[in-house]
Amino acid sequence: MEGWLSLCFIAGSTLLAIWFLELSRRNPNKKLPPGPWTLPIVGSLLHVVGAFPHRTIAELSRRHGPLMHLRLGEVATMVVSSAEVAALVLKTNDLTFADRPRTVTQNIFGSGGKDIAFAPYGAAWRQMRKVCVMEILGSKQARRTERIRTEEVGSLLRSIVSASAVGGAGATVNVSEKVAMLSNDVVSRAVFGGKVAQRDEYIRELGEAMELVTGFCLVDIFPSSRLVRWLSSVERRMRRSYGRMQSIIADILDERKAARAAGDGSCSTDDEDLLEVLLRLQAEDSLEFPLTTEIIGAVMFDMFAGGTDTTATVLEWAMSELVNNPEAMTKAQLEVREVLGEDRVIITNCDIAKLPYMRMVIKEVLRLHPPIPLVPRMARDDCTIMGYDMLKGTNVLVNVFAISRDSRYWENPEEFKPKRFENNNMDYNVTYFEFIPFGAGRRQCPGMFFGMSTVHITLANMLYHFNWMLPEGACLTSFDMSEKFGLTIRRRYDLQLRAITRVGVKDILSK
Ligand code: HEM
Repeated sequence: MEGWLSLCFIAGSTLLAIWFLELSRRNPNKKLPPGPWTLPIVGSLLHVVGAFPHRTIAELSRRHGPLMHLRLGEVATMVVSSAEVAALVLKTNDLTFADRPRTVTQNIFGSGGKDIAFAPYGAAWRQMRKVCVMEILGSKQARRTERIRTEEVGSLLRSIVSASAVGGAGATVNVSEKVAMLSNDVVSRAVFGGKVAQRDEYIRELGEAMELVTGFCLVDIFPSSRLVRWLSSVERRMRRSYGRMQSIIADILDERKAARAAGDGSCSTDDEDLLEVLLRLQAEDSLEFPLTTEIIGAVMFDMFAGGTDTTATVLEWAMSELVNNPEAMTKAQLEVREVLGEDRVIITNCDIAKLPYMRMVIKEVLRLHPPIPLVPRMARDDCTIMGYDMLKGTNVLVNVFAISRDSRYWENPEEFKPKRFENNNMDYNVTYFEFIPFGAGRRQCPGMFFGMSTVHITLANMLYHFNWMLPEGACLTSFDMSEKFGLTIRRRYDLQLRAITRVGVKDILSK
């Protein structure tokens, strides 16, 4: 009993102290954007709590405007929900907003800013981003990673074929699991030349970390409260998952270092994977910011974290939308089968340009289900947007989800209508601020082409070789399309579908 009383006393005094601290920080001379009413200590939190903050925040913005002020506990956050304001933040004032928030969980996830994705803007971030773009995400490596994709899509197809009966009722396949493995294997082969031995554990831990790193949990909104940090399990769970993933990456690093020391890790610079490039640069010691093993581990982690879940999410939603919209499924399958003929084994990237309808399907999926719905940025300096003051250190969330479902830019925005992309040049790789699933400006996703290449060839092959149906006993009216909130928005439940192999395909694939 006494223990509980002291705990309540400590809790009460900490909350009061936070409130007074926050009152003393408020600056009445500043003109902040509008926002919903706030309560002492928790601020606007009550408006946002719930399973789907991206949706709740979109709803709030409809009432308070395209630039909205939220106070999430101790953290001032500005939410951007229109294409026009997104352009002001990500283009006109790109340099000012080129930082990332430094929340407790993001700090753990981003290796204390030693990586790329959560690193503070500056020369060290520029250096590492440039190395990754030039060595794995850019054009130089395109040929090598193309071969990896083709091989990995081949094994995905074979694994589905072996599970399903030709022309028969087909077998139920866990599509979510298959595409998560595929995207992890593609990234891991490009990054360190092989597959992660503990792949399933890695994917599981990454999934858990992605759910925790949203910036909406108590430790992130009351970062100065020791009590909150002590009471909350999120920081501990985050450290545990991050620790497990880092130890898997550390094993990979150790193995490669041992192989190099034994003289069998060397290869020509044309064949190098990213890890080899980073170790060579470390040995040469020629970079402005020396590459420590910790930085190498952090950058490798970024490639996995940035490249696995996002790519798998697009594929998972693409298959969900197509099954949920049988007309679009039929059209996409007819296109890929008619254009490419009957006897193709594996469709590669050179074929993708011939599939305009499938490319529109993928754009529509990115519009309705942007994998990262709230793009996090932070102001590096004080500045003014739409006449409102944005103070240095303020967190900014660009609500890509709200923008891409806004009826001012999109007709019937909730409908899945790939054809809306037919007679316009709107594309994710050209900046139209109505459609920014990869963000924009200096911190725009560097893995866009890498990820989209995987999405295109995987979807084309899945549509070409199989007919997809709901599992036995399920019907479209009850088809589940619910979401699970995290840094990426995935399906709440794994997508299970029946894959029916087209007659003849089994023999072709076993060639
Ligand atoms: C195909 C699906 C993908 C989507 C939708 C996606 C989306 C995004 C978004 C919205 C951002 C934030 C951009 C901003 O702040 O403006 C981002 C950043 C990033 N992405 Fe991706 N991404 C994808 C694939 C990949 C892949 C395949 C990789 C690497 C293998 C990758 C690596 C990164 C990295 C390292 C950053 C941080 C960039 C920085 O802060 O400088 N992404 N991504």
